[in-house]
Amino acid sequence: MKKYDLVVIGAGPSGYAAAMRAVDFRKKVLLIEKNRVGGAGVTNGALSSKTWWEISRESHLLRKHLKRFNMDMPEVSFKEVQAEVNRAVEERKVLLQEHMNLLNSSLFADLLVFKTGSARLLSPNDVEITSGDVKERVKTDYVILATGSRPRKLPNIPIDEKIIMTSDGIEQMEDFPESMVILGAGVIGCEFATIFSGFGKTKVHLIDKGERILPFEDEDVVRVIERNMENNGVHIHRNAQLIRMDIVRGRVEYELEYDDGSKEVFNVEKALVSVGRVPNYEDLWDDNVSIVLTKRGIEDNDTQTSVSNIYAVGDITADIALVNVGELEGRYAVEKIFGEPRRKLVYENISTIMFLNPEVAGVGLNEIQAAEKGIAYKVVTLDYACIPRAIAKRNTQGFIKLLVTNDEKMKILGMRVVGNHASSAIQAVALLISMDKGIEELAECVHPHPSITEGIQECVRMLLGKSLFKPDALRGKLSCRMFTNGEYADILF
Ligand SMILES: Cc1cc2nc3c(=O)[nH]c(=O)nc-3n(C[C@H](O)[C@H](O)[C@H](O)COP(=O)(O)OP(=O)(O)OC[C@H]3O[C@@H](n4cnc5c(N)ncnc54)[C@H](O)[C@@H]3O)c2cc1C
Ligand SMILES: NC(=O)c1ccc[n+]([C@@H]2O[C@H](COP(=O)([O-])OP(=O)(O)OC[C@H]3O[C@@H](n4cnc5c(N)ncnc54)[C@H](O)[C@@H]3O)[C@@H](O)[C@H]2O)c1
Repeated sequence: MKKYDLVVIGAGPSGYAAAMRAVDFRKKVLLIEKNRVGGAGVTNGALSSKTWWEISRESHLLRKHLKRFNMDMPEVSFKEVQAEVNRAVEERKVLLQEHMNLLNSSLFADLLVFKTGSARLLSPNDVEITSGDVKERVKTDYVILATGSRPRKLPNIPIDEKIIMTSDGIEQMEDFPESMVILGAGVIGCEFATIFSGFGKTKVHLIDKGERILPFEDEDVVRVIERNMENNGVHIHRNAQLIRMDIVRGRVEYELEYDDGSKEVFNVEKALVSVGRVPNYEDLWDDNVSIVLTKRGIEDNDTQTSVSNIYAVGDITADIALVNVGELEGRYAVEKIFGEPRRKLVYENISTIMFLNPEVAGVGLNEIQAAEKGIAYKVVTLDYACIPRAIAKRNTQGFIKLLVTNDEKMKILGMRVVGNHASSAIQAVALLISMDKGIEELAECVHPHPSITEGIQECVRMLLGKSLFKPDALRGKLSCRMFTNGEYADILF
């Protein structure tokens, strides 16, 4: 029987990153994947949906610009967009696969073995791999579980992945639907609402059980996104409970009940159910492997499960479900097994982007989270209208918001940027948070001009009372306040 130092189950972003880090330690690694290399990081997930988003955004902008010149937009073909997305997915998968093949003729020869099949733990040190009718057993010192997650389904909603779909089926449609309802106004729901409304071919309905979409995000951020969605024809059903969703004569019929008790029935062509994801751990180990589970996933102590040689990383755990977090955990687990991680595993400074209209980038705490933690903070906001780069782009919609501790040190707690180039603007702040630095560094360094990061510098200077524009003079575009005991107060210098 073959023996490995480490077996990694699942070759999504977390498992792939773990396997590659183990190779750095010159360990013999077996990486097992039952389906597609790259997992949801590539297919029916992060990369594919972002390719849809990019093309939708371009077509939306093109339509807007052509209108300016009184010109008609040419037809956008669903099949062509789909083919482009498939090319992007293929490109990434081939790269991941080829890289593994080429490792064997590199410095790292004979360390990594990749097998296609479904893996299962027979004991903490024995793994069974099933590929078709063939079963194979291998021995290992350590195991990393990186089997990811799948869309959560709701009882009584007949998901067939053709008419009522999850994110696993939505990209395989035949054409743009004339109408579509999206259940769940979280990240996936809002991103697909943005994508389909952006192409201008689908009337999108978005069911939100609360007062506003993206319930975990600050109100000022959500306001911009909601306004753009509605201007783009999205019908947001607020405070709406879904009573039923059925397939009737090849279309979707759904009934909602509102807070006031009234009910309404709608009929649309397709539906997307995006109400969260659930971890993949069913049938992953035998009864004699006693890994402790919680409702949300595997309980882990900094990636180590209750069985000491078995680790869990990525979406299978109860932590944040993102590609960058999965990769971080995968690398960390390997360092913990074979070495000594140089840094603690912390989630506070994770950078995120939500691909909406416009994009929303974030790092660290938002105001909701700071208030929940009972942290008193200072908060500055700056409208994109004050940033030359945004003016040059002829699109000043958006703002920057920076939170710092309400003390002399003014340590950065978090930031949100809503608008063009939002994602590239947050990196400097992410770095400062991870270095536990204050804001002076940002105030003094010379940023390129014109750039969105100059807006961040201006926010910092506002906090130090030395900004170019004075918040008291440009009210509505700038604000510099502190939040204590549930109330805002202007900071005056
Ligand atoms: C529509 C969508 C959009 C997203 N957009 C973003 C984004 O913009 N940014 C971002 O950071 N994140 C995004 N995510 C989240 C991101 O895709 C996941 O957090 C990430 O893929 C998790 O990586 P993972 O390796 O833990 O799991 P997965 O990517 O799910 O990979 C797990 C792999 O394990 C394999 N596997 C499962 N069981 C077994 C078994 N028994 N044996 C062998 N192999 C097995 C699976 O086939 C799969 O390939 C998105 C997700 C979705 C669904
Ligand atoms: N840009 C990104 O980084 C990105 C993009 C897509 C997905 N993701 C990851 O994928 C994860 C899953 O995304 P998601 O959108 O499925 O989950 P989510 O947790 O973000 O959103 C689910 C939404 O569904 C709502 N909901 C739950 N049950 C419902 C019900 N019965 N009826 C109506 N609404 C209901 C919730 O209130 C919530 O708003 C995200 O948490 C994120 O980690 C990240």
